[in-house]
Amino acid sequence: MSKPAYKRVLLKLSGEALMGDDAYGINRATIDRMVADVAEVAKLGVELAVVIGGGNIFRGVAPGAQGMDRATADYMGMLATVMNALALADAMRHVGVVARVMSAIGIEQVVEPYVRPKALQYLEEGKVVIFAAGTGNPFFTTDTAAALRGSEMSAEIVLKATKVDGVYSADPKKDPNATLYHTISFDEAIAGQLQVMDATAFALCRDQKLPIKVFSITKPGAMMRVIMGEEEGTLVHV
Ligand SMILES: Nc1ncnc2c1ncn2[C@@H]1O[C@H](COP(=O)(O)OP(=O)(O)O)[C@@H](O)[C@H]1O
Ligand SMILES: O=c1ccn([C@@H]2O[C@H](COP(=O)(O)OP(=O)(O)O)[C@@H](O)[C@H]2O)c(=O)[nH]1
Repeated sequence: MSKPAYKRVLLKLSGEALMGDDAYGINRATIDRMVADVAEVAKLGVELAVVIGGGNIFRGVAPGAQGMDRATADYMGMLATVMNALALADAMRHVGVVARVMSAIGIEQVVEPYVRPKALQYLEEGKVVIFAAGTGNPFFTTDTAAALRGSEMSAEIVLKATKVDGVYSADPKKDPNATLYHTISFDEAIAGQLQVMDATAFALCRDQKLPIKVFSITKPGAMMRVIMGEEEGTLVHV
Protein backbone atom coordinates (compact mmCIF):
# COMPACT_ATOMS: atom_id res chain seq x y z
CA MET A 1 0.00 0.00 0.00
CA SER A 2 1.26 3.50 -0.76
CA LYS A 3 2.29 5.73 2.10
CA PRO A 4 0.88 9.14 3.10
CA ALA A 5 2.73 12.09 1.58
CA TYR A 6 3.03 13.85 4.95
CA LYS A 7 3.98 13.02 8.52
CA ARG A 8 2.46 16.11 10.18
CA VAL A 9 -0.19 18.42 8.75
CA LEU A 10 -2.20 21.40 9.89
CA LEU A 11 -5.81 20.90 8.85
CA LYS A 12 -8.03 23.99 8.72
CA LEU A 13 -11.67 23.00 8.88
CA SER A 14 -14.20 25.58 7.80
CA GLY A 15 -16.53 26.62 10.59
CA GLU A 16 -19.10 27.70 8.06
CA ALA A 17 -19.11 24.26 6.44
CA LEU A 18 -20.20 22.72 9.76
CA MET A 19 -23.72 24.05 9.19
CA GLY A 20 -24.21 21.72 6.26
CA ASP A 21 -27.49 22.79 4.67
CA ASP A 22 -28.73 24.37 7.88
CA ALA A 23 -28.89 28.14 8.30
CA TYR A 24 -26.83 28.20 11.50
CA GLY A 25 -24.92 26.02 13.98
CA ILE A 26 -23.64 22.48 13.80
CA ASN A 27 -25.26 19.91 11.52
CA ARG A 28 -24.84 16.45 13.01
CA ALA A 29 -24.46 14.50 9.78
CA THR A 30 -21.97 17.07 8.47
CA ILE A 31 -19.69 16.97 11.52
CA ASP A 32 -19.84 13.16 11.57
CA ARG A 33 -18.80 13.07 7.90
CA MET A 34 -15.89 15.45 8.51
CA VAL A 35 -14.75 13.42 11.50
CA ALA A 36 -14.94 10.17 9.52
CA ASP A 37 -12.46 11.71 7.04
CA VAL A 38 -10.20 12.88 9.87
CA ALA A 39 -10.33 9.44 11.53
CA GLU A 40 -9.25 7.75 8.31
CA VAL A 41 -6.23 10.07 8.09
CA ALA A 42 -5.36 9.68 11.78
CA LYS A 43 -5.40 5.89 11.40
CA LEU A 44 -2.66 6.16 8.77
CA GLY A 45 -0.42 7.59 11.49
CA VAL A 46 -0.38 11.13 10.09
CA GLU A 47 0.00 13.65 12.93
CA LEU A 48 -2.98 15.97 12.79
CA ALA A 49 -3.17 19.49 14.15
CA VAL A 50 -6.58 21.03 13.49
CA VAL A 51 -7.75 24.64 13.44
CA ILE A 52 -11.51 25.00 13.36
CA GLY A 53 -13.38 28.12 12.24
CA GLY A 54 -16.48 29.68 13.76
CA GLY A 55 -18.44 31.18 10.88
CA ASN A 56 -21.34 28.75 11.40
CA ILE A 57 -22.05 30.49 14.70
CA PHE A 58 -20.54 33.98 14.59
CA ARG A 59 -18.20 36.08 12.49
CA GLY A 60 -16.83 39.44 13.57
CA VAL A 61 -17.71 40.91 10.19
CA ALA A 62 -21.16 39.29 9.83
CA PRO A 63 -24.27 41.40 9.26
CA GLY A 64 -25.40 40.35 12.75
CA ALA A 65 -22.40 42.19 14.16
CA GLN A 66 -23.18 45.43 12.36
CA GLY A 67 -22.65 48.46 14.56
CA MET A 68 -20.78 46.39 17.17
CA ASP A 69 -17.33 47.22 18.34
CA ARG A 70 -15.19 45.09 15.97
CA ALA A 71 -12.92 43.66 18.67
CA THR A 72 -15.91 42.59 20.79
CA ALA A 73 -17.51 40.92 17.76
CA ASP A 74 -14.24 39.15 16.97
CA TYR A 75 -13.98 37.83 20.53
CA MET A 76 -17.48 36.41 20.05
CA GLY A 77 -16.24 34.75 16.85
CA MET A 78 -13.31 33.24 18.71
CA LEU A 79 -15.64 31.88 21.39
CA ALA A 80 -17.70 30.33 18.60
CA THR A 81 -14.62 28.38 17.50
CA VAL A 82 -14.29 27.03 21.06
CA MET A 83 -17.81 25.59 20.81
CA ASN A 84 -17.00 24.02 17.44
CA ALA A 85 -13.74 22.60 18.84
CA LEU A 86 -15.61 20.95 21.72
CA ALA A 87 -18.16 19.45 19.32
CA LEU A 88 -15.39 18.23 17.04
CA ALA A 89 -13.38 16.62 19.85
CA ASP A 90 -16.52 14.91 21.12
CA ALA A 91 -17.43 13.60 17.66
CA MET A 92 -13.86 12.27 17.37
CA ARG A 93 -14.19 10.49 20.71
CA HIS A 94 -17.24 8.69 19.32
CA VAL A 95 -15.18 7.14 16.53
CA GLY A 96 -12.22 6.28 18.76
CA VAL A 97 -9.93 9.18 17.85
CA VAL A 98 -8.21 10.77 20.86
CA ALA A 99 -8.26 14.56 20.59
CA ARG A 100 -7.17 17.42 22.84
CA VAL A 101 -8.58 20.93 22.57
CA MET A 102 -6.25 23.86 23.32
CA SER A 103 -7.54 27.41 23.44
CA ALA A 104 -5.71 30.61 22.56
CA ILE A 105 -7.99 32.42 25.03
CA GLY A 106 -7.90 31.54 28.74
CA ILE A 107 -11.06 29.54 29.49
CA GLU A 108 -9.54 26.88 31.76
CA GLN A 109 -12.74 25.41 33.17
CA VAL A 110 -13.72 24.42 29.65
CA VAL A 111 -10.52 23.62 27.73
CA GLU A 112 -6.82 23.71 28.47
CA PRO A 113 -4.78 26.71 27.34
CA TYR A 114 -2.54 26.55 24.30
CA VAL A 115 0.99 25.68 25.36
CA ARG A 116 3.27 24.99 22.40
CA PRO A 117 5.47 22.24 23.91
CA LYS A 118 2.40 20.43 25.19
CA ALA A 119 0.73 20.59 21.79
CA LEU A 120 3.89 19.15 20.21
CA GLN A 121 3.92 16.40 22.81
CA TYR A 122 0.31 15.46 22.05
CA LEU A 123 1.10 15.26 18.36
CA GLU A 124 4.09 13.02 19.01
CA GLU A 125 1.81 10.79 21.11
CA GLY A 126 -0.52 10.43 18.13
CA LYS A 127 -3.32 12.56 19.56
CA VAL A 128 -5.22 15.00 17.37
CA VAL A 129 -4.77 18.55 18.66
CA ILE A 130 -7.63 20.95 18.01
CA PHE A 131 -6.66 24.60 18.28
CA ALA A 132 -9.58 26.73 19.43
CA ALA A 133 -10.06 30.52 19.65
CA GLY A 134 -8.04 31.26 16.51
CA THR A 135 -4.94 33.32 17.21
CA GLY A 136 -6.50 34.73 20.39
CA ASN A 137 -6.48 38.20 18.82
CA PRO A 138 -9.23 40.21 17.18
CA PHE A 139 -8.81 41.42 13.58
CA PHE A 140 -7.48 38.01 12.53
CA THR A 141 -9.12 34.93 11.06
CA THR A 142 -8.85 31.23 11.69
CA ASP A 143 -7.01 30.97 8.35
CA THR A 144 -4.26 33.08 9.89
CA ALA A 145 -4.45 30.89 13.01
CA ALA A 146 -3.89 27.89 10.72
CA ALA A 147 -0.81 29.54 9.20
CA LEU A 148 0.47 30.47 12.67
CA ARG A 149 -0.10 27.11 14.37
CA GLY A 150 1.07 25.26 11.26
CA SER A 151 4.36 27.17 11.48
CA GLU A 152 4.66 26.64 15.24
CA MET A 153 3.98 22.91 14.94
CA SER A 154 6.45 22.57 12.03
CA ALA A 155 3.70 21.07 9.89
CA GLU A 156 4.74 20.20 6.34
CA ILE A 157 1.62 21.74 4.84
CA VAL A 158 -1.58 23.60 5.69
CA LEU A 159 -4.64 21.80 4.35
CA LYS A 160 -7.55 24.17 3.95
CA ALA A 161 -10.74 22.12 3.77
CA THR A 162 -13.41 24.50 2.55
CA LYS A 163 -16.64 24.88 0.55
CA VAL A 164 -14.93 25.20 -2.84
CA ASP A 165 -12.69 22.58 -4.46
CA GLY A 166 -9.67 24.86 -4.88
CA VAL A 167 -8.45 28.32 -5.75
CA TYR A 168 -10.17 29.92 -8.74
CA SER A 169 -9.29 32.92 -10.90
CA ALA A 170 -12.28 34.66 -9.24
CA ASP A 171 -14.83 33.73 -6.57
CA PRO A 172 -16.62 30.75 -8.20
CA LYS A 173 -19.76 31.50 -6.20
CA LYS A 174 -20.01 34.87 -7.98
CA ASP A 175 -18.31 34.29 -11.33
CA PRO A 176 -19.43 31.21 -13.32
CA ASN A 177 -16.50 31.68 -15.72
CA ALA A 178 -13.88 31.38 -12.99
CA THR A 179 -11.25 28.73 -13.71
CA LEU A 180 -9.57 26.40 -11.23
CA TYR A 181 -5.80 26.58 -10.65
CA HIS A 182 -3.94 23.35 -9.95
CA THR A 183 -1.04 25.34 -8.54
CA ILE A 184 -0.52 29.01 -7.83
CA SER A 185 2.27 30.93 -6.08
CA PHE A 186 1.69 32.94 -2.92
CA ASP A 187 2.69 36.10 -4.75
CA GLU A 188 0.15 35.43 -7.52
CA ALA A 189 -2.59 34.67 -4.97
CA ILE A 190 -1.84 37.85 -3.02
CA ALA A 191 -1.47 40.04 -6.13
CA GLY A 192 -4.71 38.64 -7.58
CA GLN A 193 -6.49 39.41 -4.29
CA LEU A 194 -7.96 35.91 -4.36
CA GLN A 195 -10.26 35.89 -1.36
CA VAL A 196 -10.20 32.17 -0.70
CA MET A 197 -7.80 32.92 2.16
CA ASP A 198 -6.87 36.24 3.68
CA ALA A 199 -3.65 37.98 2.71
CA THR A 200 -2.25 37.74 6.25
CA ALA A 201 -2.47 33.94 6.15
CA PHE A 202 -0.94 33.79 2.66
CA ALA A 203 1.89 36.13 3.67
CA LEU A 204 2.74 34.19 6.83
CA CYS A 205 2.82 30.87 4.97
CA ARG A 206 4.90 32.40 2.18
CA ASP A 207 7.46 33.77 4.65
CA GLN A 208 7.64 30.43 6.47
CA LYS A 209 7.76 28.48 3.19
CA LEU A 210 4.73 26.52 4.36
CA PRO A 211 2.66 25.36 1.37
CA ILE A 212 -1.14 25.35 1.44
CA LYS A 213 -3.49 22.92 -0.24
CA VAL A 214 -7.05 24.15 -0.75
CA PHE A 215 -9.66 21.44 -1.34
CA SER A 216 -13.32 20.62 -0.87
CA ILE A 217 -14.55 19.51 2.51
CA THR A 218 -17.69 17.99 0.98
CA LYS A 219 -16.21 16.02 -1.92
CA PRO A 220 -15.98 12.34 -0.94
CA GLY A 221 -12.41 11.04 -0.70
CA ALA A 222 -10.82 14.46 -1.32
CA MET A 223 -9.04 14.68 2.04
CA MET A 224 -7.57 11.22 1.63
CA ARG A 225 -6.34 12.00 -1.90
CA VAL A 226 -4.67 15.14 -0.58
CA ILE A 227 -2.98 13.18 2.23
CA MET A 228 -1.75 10.56 -0.23
CA GLY A 229 -0.26 13.31 -2.39
CA GLU A 230 -2.64 12.61 -5.27
CA GLU A 231 -4.09 15.15 -7.70
CA GLU A 232 -6.74 17.17 -5.82
CA GLY A 233 -7.52 20.82 -5.16
CA THR A 234 -4.99 23.65 -5.51
CA LEU A 235 -1.45 23.83 -4.18
CA VAL A 236 -0.36 27.31 -3.13
CA HIS A 237 3.44 27.37 -3.13
CA VAL A 238 6.41 29.71 -2.62
N1 LIG B 1 -10.48 33.04 -6.06
C1 LIG B 1 -11.23 32.25 -5.29
N2 LIG B 1 -11.11 30.90 -5.37
C2 LIG B 1 -11.85 30.11 -4.57
N3 LIG B 1 -12.73 30.56 -3.65
C3 LIG B 1 -12.89 31.89 -3.52
C4 LIG B 1 -12.15 32.80 -4.34
N4 LIG B 1 -12.51 34.06 -3.98
C5 LIG B 1 -13.42 33.95 -3.02
N5 LIG B 1 -13.68 32.66 -2.71
C6 LIG B 1 -14.63 32.22 -1.69
O1 LIG B 1 -13.90 31.91 -0.52
C7 LIG B 1 -14.64 30.99 0.24
C8 LIG B 1 -13.75 30.22 1.18
O2 LIG B 1 -13.20 31.10 2.13
P1 LIG B 1 -13.84 31.33 3.59
O3 LIG B 1 -15.15 31.99 3.49
O4 LIG B 1 -12.77 31.95 4.42
O5 LIG B 1 -14.12 29.83 4.00
P2 LIG B 1 -13.85 29.01 5.34
O6 LIG B 1 -15.20 28.93 5.98
O7 LIG B 1 -13.35 27.71 4.79
O8 LIG B 1 -12.81 29.76 6.15
C9 LIG B 1 -15.31 30.09 -0.78
O9 LIG B 1 -16.55 29.64 -0.35
C10 LIG B 1 -15.42 30.97 -2.04
O10 LIG B 1 -16.76 31.35 -2.33
O1 LIG C 1 -7.57 34.76 15.32
C1 LIG C 1 -8.78 34.93 15.18
C2 LIG C 1 -9.65 33.96 14.61
C3 LIG C 1 -10.99 34.23 14.50
N1 LIG C 1 -11.50 35.43 14.93
C4 LIG C 1 -12.95 35.69 14.87
O2 LIG C 1 -13.65 34.46 14.77
C5 LIG C 1 -14.53 34.45 13.64
C6 LIG C 1 -14.72 33.06 13.11
O3 LIG C 1 -13.60 32.59 12.42
P1 LIG C 1 -13.55 32.44 10.81
O4 LIG C 1 -14.41 33.48 10.18
O5 LIG C 1 -12.12 32.42 10.42
O6 LIG C 1 -14.17 31.01 10.62
P2 LIG C 1 -14.60 30.20 9.28
O7 LIG C 1 -14.32 31.10 8.10
O8 LIG C 1 -13.76 28.99 9.21
O9 LIG C 1 -16.02 29.84 9.45
C7 LIG C 1 -13.90 35.45 12.71
O10 LIG C 1 -14.83 35.97 11.80
C8 LIG C 1 -13.39 36.51 13.68
O11 LIG C 1 -14.46 37.34 14.09
C9 LIG C 1 -10.65 36.40 15.45
O12 LIG C 1 -11.08 37.48 15.80
N2 LIG C 1 -9.32 36.12 15.56
